[in-house]
Amino acid sequence: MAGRLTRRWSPSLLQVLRFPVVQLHMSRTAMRASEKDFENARNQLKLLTKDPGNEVKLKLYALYKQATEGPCNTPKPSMLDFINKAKWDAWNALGSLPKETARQNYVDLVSSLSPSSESSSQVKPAAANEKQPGSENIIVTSQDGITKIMFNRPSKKNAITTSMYKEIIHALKAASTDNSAITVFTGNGDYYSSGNDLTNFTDVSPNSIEETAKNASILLREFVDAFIDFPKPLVAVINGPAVGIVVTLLGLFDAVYASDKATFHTPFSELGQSPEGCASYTFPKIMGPAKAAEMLIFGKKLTAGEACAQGLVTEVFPESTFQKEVWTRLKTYAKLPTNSLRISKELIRSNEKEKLHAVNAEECTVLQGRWLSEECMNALMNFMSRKSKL
Ligand SMILES: CCCCC/C=C/C(=O)SCCNC(=O)CCNC(=O)[C@H](O)C(C)(C)COP(=O)(O)OP(=O)(O)OC[C@H]1O[C@@H](n2cnc3c(N)ncnc32)[C@H](O)[C@@H]1OP(=O)(O)O
Repeated sequence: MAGRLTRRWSPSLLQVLRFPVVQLHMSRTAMRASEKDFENARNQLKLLTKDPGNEVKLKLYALYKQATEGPCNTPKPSMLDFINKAKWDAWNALGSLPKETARQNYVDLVSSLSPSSESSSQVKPAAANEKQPGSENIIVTSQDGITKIMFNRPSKKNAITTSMYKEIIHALKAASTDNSAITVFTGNGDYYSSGNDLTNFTDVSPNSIEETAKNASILLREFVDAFIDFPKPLVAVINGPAVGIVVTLLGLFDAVYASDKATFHTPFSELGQSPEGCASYTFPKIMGPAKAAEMLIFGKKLTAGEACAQGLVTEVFPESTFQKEVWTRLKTYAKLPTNSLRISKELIRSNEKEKLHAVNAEECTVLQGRWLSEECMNALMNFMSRKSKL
């Protein structure tokens, strides 16, 4: 690490360079960092007055290498070559993270370190016990080594709006490089989440239906990709019923803890839709094709106990002790060595990533067609006119 990275914080360089804050802000709102944003972030790094510490420097090193050279491609240094071994481990832990994602994460991380970016930042790596700004529909906090992303729309059963999808993508990107060891999703209120907000598709004028379906398909693909590529252990704390996309995504989580009042429902056929979240691939692998078909084709709703028996849920807890038991356990897990957690996850998941991205792309294409179908439109009209209870 020492040579090149240390040089970036030298005061003489700090005095020479000035970074345009406007460009930094643009890079954050565009969500995908351009070459220019990346270059600007590298310059921004030279302006830092405070050494960000070895852990952050290693992250920056790894993201830089991943963004410029792709996955780690050098031989592993010997155990005694501590510095190069630490750098190699950090780079290698990023696995097959796409170059563009690494570039964006690098830009976000640099931005979070810069005092000048504080006022323009929407999502930044979380500091201890810090609540992240943004809409109140998603609350992101970080404490005890755990970044918690909470659906917070209890009056609508935590249904996910278009802006919430975007905020979650952004929150996951920030969590992938923050100081936490694990990332946890949960819901506020009696529901985990009732899935896609069905009104996302109902406020659309007839001549923009195709455009809306296309945009939704692109958004969905990016949303699910963010879960596929997430490098740290991802845990779901299912506090109540879960419907649709929040169920299908569970195949991409590393642990799923459920209250015994949770249920798992994927009513896609009833909605004239089809599975997403890579469930068409992960569910048959997890529970076998026959059980997966009952859920994904026929929309059978599972109890928490049934979902656990079929391998979708890790463990079920009585509602009365659920929160206490689960968070105590997660706090213990979050104290484990963070690099080891990432590397073990990478070993378990990396062989599947390419396949998962292909499945995601295919599911989004199929869904785009479904959203334009008469079956789907009828289902949405039913929901709107009768507040259809599934
Ligand atoms: C771009 C991305 C595309 C991603 C593709 C994803 C697909 C999916 O996720 S498919 C699954 C979609 N979800 C549903 O079909 C659930 C629909 N909701 C219901 O069936 C019910 O609301 C319920 C079973 C979840 C809860 O029933 P109940 O206990 O009787 O409570 P209410 O129906 O009175 O709900 C309270 C309040 O919340 C609104 N609401 C609930 N879920 C949704 C939702 N998914 N979308 C929009 N709004 C929802 C409900 O309309 C009520 O609102 P108010 O009447 O205004 O109080």
